[in-house]
Amino acid sequence: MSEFLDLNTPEMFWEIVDKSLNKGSLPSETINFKESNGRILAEDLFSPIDLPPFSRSTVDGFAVKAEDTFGASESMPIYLNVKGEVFMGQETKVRVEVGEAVKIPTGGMLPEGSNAVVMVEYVDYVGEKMIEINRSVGVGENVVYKGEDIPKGKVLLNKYHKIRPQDVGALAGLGITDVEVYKKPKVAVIATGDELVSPESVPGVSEIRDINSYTIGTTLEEVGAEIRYVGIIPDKFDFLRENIKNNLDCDLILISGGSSVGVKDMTVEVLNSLGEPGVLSQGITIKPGKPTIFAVVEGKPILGLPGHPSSSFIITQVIVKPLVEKIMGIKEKSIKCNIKAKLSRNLDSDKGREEYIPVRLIETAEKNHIAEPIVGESAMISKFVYADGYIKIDANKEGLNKEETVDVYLY
Ligand SMILES: Nc1nc2c(c(=O)[nH]1)N[C@H]1C(S)=C(S)[C@@H](COP(=O)(O)OP(=O)(O)OC[C@H]3O[C@@H](n4cnc5c(N)ncnc54)[C@H](O)[C@@H]3O)O[C@H]1N2
Ligand code: MOO
Repeated sequence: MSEFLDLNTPEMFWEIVDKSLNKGSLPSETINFKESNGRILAEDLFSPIDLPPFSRSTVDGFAVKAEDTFGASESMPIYLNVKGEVFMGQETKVRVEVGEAVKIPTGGMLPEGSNAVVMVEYVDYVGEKMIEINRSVGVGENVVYKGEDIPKGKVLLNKYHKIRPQDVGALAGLGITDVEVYKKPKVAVIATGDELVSPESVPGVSEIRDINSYTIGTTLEEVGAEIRYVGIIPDKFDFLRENIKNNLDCDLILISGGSSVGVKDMTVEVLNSLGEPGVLSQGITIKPGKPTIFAVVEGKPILGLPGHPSSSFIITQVIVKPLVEKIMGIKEKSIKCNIKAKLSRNLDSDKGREEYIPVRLIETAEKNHIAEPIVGESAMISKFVYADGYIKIDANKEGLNKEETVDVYLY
């Protein structure tokens, strides 16, 4: 039976992964822009047009020559002839000459000859076709010029960019209705354990419902993966072997449970029976999550995750998510410190293991944050349910002090 004497540090683990992973090599497909949120671009996208396609007013007011308004004030208004009106969605034929103004709505097409818009608030009619203006405007004020938002030919988004809602809006505005994206990575999630039953079943005495398939699966769906819930496999060598083989068409296989050193923990043995290279890393200096396994079978990456629900959750956050992002070719780091907070109490930690602790955030009257650690066994999922995020204690530290400022990673 293998023991965890030689754990890999996360750095060593990633070095092993990087050497054996085929990064960013998923096939691509063309999809409609409305389905593109969260997908990874497989092409550099250039703007095919000027946006906006014509110069527009950004306010309700009067299109003018800015120079005509210079020096205007409440005590010294200037007077302009109203030449006509711009209507929404209609081409403007009227031209603004010196001493003239044209009424214009927000978004209306700026008439030729004008270069600024005075807001209605600073204008009074002093005759049917004459206005007085009591505030000057600079050239370009209250105007968005043709192509000022996104000029024709400019790179809008780069290959491997993860498309966000604001990007979808820009695609719509530019009329880019078809986009080439990478196919979603297919991830198979296998739960192992004779004691496990599905969430829909009523557990018998000493049975428990499968939690990990769903924390893992839904986390990775958020990243942009397509999940194949394989289900629960009993702790039997041949069953696990068969199920791994059957899912080698996926881009990644995740096996929850059976990673440790118990008599029924056979993940390592099964993986090594499936051909070279098999298990490349067994055990990692992360707490919780020590038994994490990385293997390659028929060129496909496979991770063995610890069975304890909290351990499985944190390893999904700090190992599986980044690994899936590597497969997808995503460049941006998804694990970001979202907030700084002061720790509510001292925390001990084992030197030599990077430790992750769930925290609840409390906002102070001064709008600062206090991070309150939630302690409990790795066997408990509730720690992370009641938490807003987690903090990390570096491997070279023996703990953190009360009042110390910590980085909180929200999820
Ligand atoms: N003698 C030792 N015992 C253990 C060690 C060790 O180093 N020496 N490591 C402990 C740590 S740390 C962890 S984490 C667990 C990991 O064990 P396994 O990955 O082998 O997982 P199992 O034994 O199959 O299960 C552990 C625990 O988790 C429950 N479980 C498993 N799968 C699920 C699931 N899908 N949903 C909900 N709960 C699940 C399972 O019932 C067990 O209670 O090993 C420690 N032991
Ligand atoms: O590694 Mo275990 O995952 O510490 O709880």
